[in-house]
Amino acid sequence: CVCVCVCECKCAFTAICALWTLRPKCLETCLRSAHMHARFSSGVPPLRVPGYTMGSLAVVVLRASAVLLGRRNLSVQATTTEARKLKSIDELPGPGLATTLYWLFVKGYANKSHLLQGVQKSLYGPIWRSRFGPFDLVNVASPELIAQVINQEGRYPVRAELPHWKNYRDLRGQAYGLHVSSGLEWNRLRSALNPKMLKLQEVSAFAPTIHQVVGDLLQRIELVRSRSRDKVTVSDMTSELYKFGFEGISSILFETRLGCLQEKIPEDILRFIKAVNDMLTLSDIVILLPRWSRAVLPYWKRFVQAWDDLCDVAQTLINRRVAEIEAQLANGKPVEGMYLTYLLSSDRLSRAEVYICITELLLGGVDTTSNTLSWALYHLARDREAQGRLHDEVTSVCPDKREPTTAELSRMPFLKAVIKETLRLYPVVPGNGRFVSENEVVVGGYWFPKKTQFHLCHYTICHDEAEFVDAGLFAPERWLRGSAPTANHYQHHPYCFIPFGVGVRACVGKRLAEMEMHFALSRLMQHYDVQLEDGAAPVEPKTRVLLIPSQPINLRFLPRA
Ligand code: HEM
Repeated sequence: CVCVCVCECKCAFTAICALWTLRPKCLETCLRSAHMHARFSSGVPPLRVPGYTMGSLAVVVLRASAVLLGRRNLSVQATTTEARKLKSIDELPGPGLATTLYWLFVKGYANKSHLLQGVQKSLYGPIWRSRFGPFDLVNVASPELIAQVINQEGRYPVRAELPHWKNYRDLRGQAYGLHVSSGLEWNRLRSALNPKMLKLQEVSAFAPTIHQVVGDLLQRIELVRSRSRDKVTVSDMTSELYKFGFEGISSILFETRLGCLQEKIPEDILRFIKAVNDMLTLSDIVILLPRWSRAVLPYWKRFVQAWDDLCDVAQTLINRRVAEIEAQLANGKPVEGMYLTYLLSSDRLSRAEVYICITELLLGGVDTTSNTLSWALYHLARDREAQGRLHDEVTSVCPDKREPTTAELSRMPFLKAVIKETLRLYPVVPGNGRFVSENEVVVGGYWFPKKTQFHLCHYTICHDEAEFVDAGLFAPERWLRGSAPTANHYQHHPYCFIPFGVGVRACVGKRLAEMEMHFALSRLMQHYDVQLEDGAAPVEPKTRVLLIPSQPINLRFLPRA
C-alpha cells in the first residue's frame, strides 16, 4: 500500500484506503496512468509503482472512481485483460476531411446532417470519428454506446463548448448563462431554474395561462382559414405555431401577454424572431472560421448584432415587468407572478443572470414545441385512423369541447403517444452532445482522453429498424402497452428515445413543453378535422441546427360539428 502521487500536487497519497478520499488531481493521475497502461499493454512493459502493476491499479482506481464520482454502472469495469483490449481514439474509423466535404457539399448532406448520421453508421459501424474544421467528434449511434457516454458524463455534464457564444458574453460583459457556464456555476443556475420548471405540480400551475394562449391559437386559426381562398386552409402552419410557442413561453416567463397571435404582431417580437434565426444561422458559420477572420469578414459582426437584438428585446420585456412589480409593491399591493417574479424574488440569481437565463429559456422554448406540433398535425392529417382515434379519446375524456385539466391529460394515453411518436420520427434536436472534459472515459472498447467531444446520434437510433419495428411508419400505438400489434412494438432500450436529452443536463423545459403540446393538440382535435391539401407533396425534414420542415406545411381545418 505505498502508491505515491506523481502529479504536481505532491500530496501524501498512499495506500488503497486513501483512494476513497483522493483529491481530484490524484484521481486524474491514476486514470492517466491506467490509460498509459492500456496503451503500453501491447508489448511495452507497464509503469510500476511499488506493490502494484499499473494494470491492477487501474482496476482499483476505476472501481473507486466510479463510486467517488457517483457514476452509474460505470462501463469501465476494466479487468487487466479487458484493459489490454482497449483501443485508442486514433484507431477509430471515420471519414477524412475530403470525404466529409464530399458528403456535405457534393452529395448535398449539408442541410441533411440527420441523414448523414445513418449513412456514416452504415459505413463505419456504431462508433466513428469525424473531423471538420475545429470539430473533432466521436459519433456514437447505438443506445448501448450512448448509455456508456452518459454513465461517465460526470457530475456537471457539458453538452458542447461554445467558444463564440462565450466570446460574445465577454464582449458585452454579460453573465454566462446555462449554455456557456460549466461545473458548479452551471449547477447553481440549474438549481435556481429547475424547481418551477421541472416539478409537475409547479408546472400545473401554469395550465390556466397556457389554456388562454391555446384559446388564442384557436381564434387565430379560425381567422386565417376564413380568410383563405377555400375558407379552410392555413398555409405554413409552422409559422402560426411559432407565434403560439412564443406567446406560450413568454406568458409564463414574463407573466405578460405579448399579443403574438393577434392580427398585428408587435415590432419587438418580429425583431426577436429575426434575431433568433440570424443568430442560429451565423453561429454555425462563425464557429468554423478562425478568430482573425472576425476583423475581416462580416459574419462575426452580424452574429454580435443578432445577439444584441435578441438580448435587447428580452431585457426590455423583463424590465417592463420589473417596473410593474415595483409599482405594485410601492402601492402596497401583493405581487403574484409566475416565473420571472419567482426568479427575481428567490435572490438566487443576479439580475444579469436572470436576463441571460430568461433569454435562453425563450430561445429553447419556441422552435422546439412549434416544430413538434407541426409534424404531429401533419401526420394526423395523413393518418385518418390515428386522428379518429385521438379525437375519440379526447372527446370521451372531455366532452362538449371542454378544456382538459392536467389530471385529465393523464387519461389520454393516445395523445401522449402521438407526441412521443412525433418526437421519435422528428426529434427536433436530432443529435445531442457531451463534452467529457473532466475524465478519461472508455466507450465501446476505446479509451478516450479528457476533452473528447461525443456526438450522440439520436436521430439515426430513432429510425433504426433494429430498435423500432417499422421504424419509418407513424405508429403512435407502439407506445401503448397492450394495444400495439406485437410485443416488440413497444420494447426498446431506454436510451433509444431521449428527445429531451438525459440526466441532470436534460431539457429544463420538458414538462412545460409537454403540457403546451398536449393542451394545444387536444383542443385542436376537439375543434377541427385536420386534412392535407389535395395533392400535397410529402414534406421532408431538414437540419438547421434543429430538425425543421424543408417546405411549408399547409393544412385544411374543417370545423367539427
Ligand atoms: C419539444 C420540445 C423540446 C425538446 C424536444 C427539447 C429538447 C432539448 C434537448 C435535447 C436538450 C439538450 C439536453 C441534454 O443535453 O441532455 C434541451 C436543453 C434545453 N432546453 Fe429544451 N426542448 C424542448 C422544449 C424546451 C422548452 C419549452 C424550453 C424552455 C422553457 C427549453 C429550454 C431548454 C434549455 C434552457 C436547455 C439547456 C439546459 C442546460 O443546458 O442545462 N426546451 N432541450
